Amino acid sequence: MKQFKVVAAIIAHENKVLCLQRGKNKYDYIANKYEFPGGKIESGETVEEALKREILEELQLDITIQKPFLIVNHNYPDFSITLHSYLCTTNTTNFTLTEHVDFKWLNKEELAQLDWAAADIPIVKSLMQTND
Ligand SMILES: Nc1nc2c([nH]c(=O)n2[C@@H]2O[C@H](COP(=O)(O)OP(=O)(O)OP(=O)(O)O)[C@@H](O)[C@H]2O)c(=O)[nH]1
Repeated sequence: MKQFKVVAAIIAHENKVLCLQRGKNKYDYIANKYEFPGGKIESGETVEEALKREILEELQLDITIQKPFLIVNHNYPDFSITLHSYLCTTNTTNFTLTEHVDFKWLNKEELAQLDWAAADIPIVKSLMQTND
């Protein structure tokens, strides 16, 4: 089975976290799910470089990476991912959605309301339990 190394940015601003919704997808278990912005690490890139690049591509937004959060291994029916999540901040909430269909800024307590990609659920649960 294909195995991807994926980065995801948990972008916080004024106590809210940025959640993005994917649109159509060939896999129905991915289509329309919420996720954190990010994507596959390309060969030769560090995790941090991949994260910065993906957020510029997807949101045209410059972020500051604060620290690593959770690493999740998840097996989807057709591929597996290792999802490296990082806590990040931004100075501005001005961004452009280039690939996603919707976004929400939610308080940690509200995160469970969304229909998350399965790999993100441990991250969401962990975020809801942290105080900082
Ligand atoms: N970006 C991102 N991808 C996630 C998350 N959770 C999760 O399961 N994924 C999955 O990880 C994979 C990331 O691939 P991607 O399609 O975003 O990567 P990419 O931008 O490099 O795309 P490409 O392969 O079309 O070039 C997708 O299958 C996506 O569904 C998440 O929180 N953020």
